[in-house]
Amino acid sequence: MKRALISTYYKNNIEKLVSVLIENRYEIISTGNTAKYLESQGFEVVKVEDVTEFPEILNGRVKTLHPKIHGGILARDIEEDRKTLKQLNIKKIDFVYVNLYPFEEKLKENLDIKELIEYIDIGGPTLIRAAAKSFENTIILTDPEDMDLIIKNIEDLNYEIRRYLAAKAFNLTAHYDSIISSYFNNLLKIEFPKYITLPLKKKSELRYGENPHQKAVYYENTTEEGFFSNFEQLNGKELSYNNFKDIDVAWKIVNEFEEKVCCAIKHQTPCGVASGRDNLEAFKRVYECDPISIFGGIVAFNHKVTAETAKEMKKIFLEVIIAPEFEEEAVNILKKKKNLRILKVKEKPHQKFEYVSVDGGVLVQERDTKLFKSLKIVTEEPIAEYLMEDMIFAFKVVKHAKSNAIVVSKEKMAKGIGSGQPNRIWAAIDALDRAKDGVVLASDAFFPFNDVVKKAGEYKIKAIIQPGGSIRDEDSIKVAKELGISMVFTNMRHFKH
Ligand SMILES: NC(=O)c1ncn([C@@H]2O[C@H](COP(=O)(O)O)[C@@H](O)[C@H]2O)c1NC=O
Repeated sequence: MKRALISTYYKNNIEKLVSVLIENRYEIISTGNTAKYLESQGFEVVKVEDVTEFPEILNGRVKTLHPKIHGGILARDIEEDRKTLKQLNIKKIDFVYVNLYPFEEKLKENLDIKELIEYIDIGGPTLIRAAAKSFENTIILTDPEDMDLIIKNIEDLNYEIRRYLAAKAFNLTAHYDSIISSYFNNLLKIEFPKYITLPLKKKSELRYGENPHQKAVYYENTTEEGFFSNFEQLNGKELSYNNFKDIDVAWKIVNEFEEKVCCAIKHQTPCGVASGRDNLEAFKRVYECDPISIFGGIVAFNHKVTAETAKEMKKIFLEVIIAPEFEEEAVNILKKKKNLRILKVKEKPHQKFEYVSVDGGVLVQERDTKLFKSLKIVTEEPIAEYLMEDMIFAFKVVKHAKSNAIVVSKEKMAKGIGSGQPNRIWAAIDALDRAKDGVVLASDAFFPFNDVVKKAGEYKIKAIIQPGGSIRDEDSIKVAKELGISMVFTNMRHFKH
């Protein structure tokens, strides 16, 4: 007779599996409460305690951690092991099904460490890892989704199936431990641990990656809150790979501002950002900033979308609209476009670190959550308040544009955004030329030469905001003074590659 060890935290849905095992002449061995549950369902069960001849102790901390169990799982199908089992009166275990203590769920309940550690399953992962190592001899089931595979193939659980289930088992225990590890790292504020074991779980299969010939999947961090883990999609197709990336940028931009702001994103860079007295005005000014690039773009708001703005937006082709709130009528209007994705996003960005892959590794850095170190006027003082506000607005926008980036703005509306250029002067020419009548200019990094200031003079720019810090700062300051342009240093660079 074969033997199956069943030890599960959640007992539901095990009856069918147990019935099939019994029909196929397996003896069922179970831990305390699983055994009780199965008995209550009318199954005949042998208690682990009767196998080990040792009670479960320390409030369940030790139940299956015993040579009579692990010897039965880990023994190989070789003479030497058979002899050992016989000598020590250990019976082989052919099948193991475990589901683990719900550490992840309990983590979300904010228990204190004393209570929480009791949800770190020790015996369960040990059973799983032992059976997975011994997959040729012991079948290991961990994922309820694989139950049908077992049931269908119960008479011939071949090598491929066993090995596949072992791979799933090690994948699960690695994930389980990654959750525990990240809990301790967070608790101890260990920001850059020796090993990164992010608890990431497959959330959605994406239609494709950046291009149709690239496969892609979205993995969600199951222990950290983020706006992607908590949004409501009110309409439209499922999100694409590029949507995810653009939404991420769009939402971070609008959350940079206190005032009512709208922004449009194309290919991860803003093509329009503007404030408005109301929702409609903010959108209209974004559209005005670049009526060409917004086509097929992502539009985000940091405030409620009204029906009248929805009517305007409906006139153009957009991929995604994101906002914390929508008027009911606005949703009805936008829903007429059945593919348009409408996202009600509840969370503010709170991701602390960013991860970027390079061939063979991952770069980890803190997210850029700051704006400036100090605001130092380096030309004649004072600077009119409206110019100062406009400069800070433009600096917030340029922070999120791809480097090299220059933003030219007027009355809190980005009129020209030059971004992603390999040198600063091209970005400046782009921004100034598009803006035509901009008033302030913001740069994401310092000016290595005075050429940007000279160009700004040609376009009648009144004030420039930039980090400063170049060895030729004095050249730029001198030209600014000659042209009557005010200049402010922020002492903080915002490259975005
Ligand atoms: N301590 C042990 O030896 C041990 N062996 C199995 N478990 C876990 O105990 C749970 C089942 O226990 P019960 O059948 O008593 O409800 C399962 O989630 C299983 O993963 C154990 N518990 C924790 O480590």
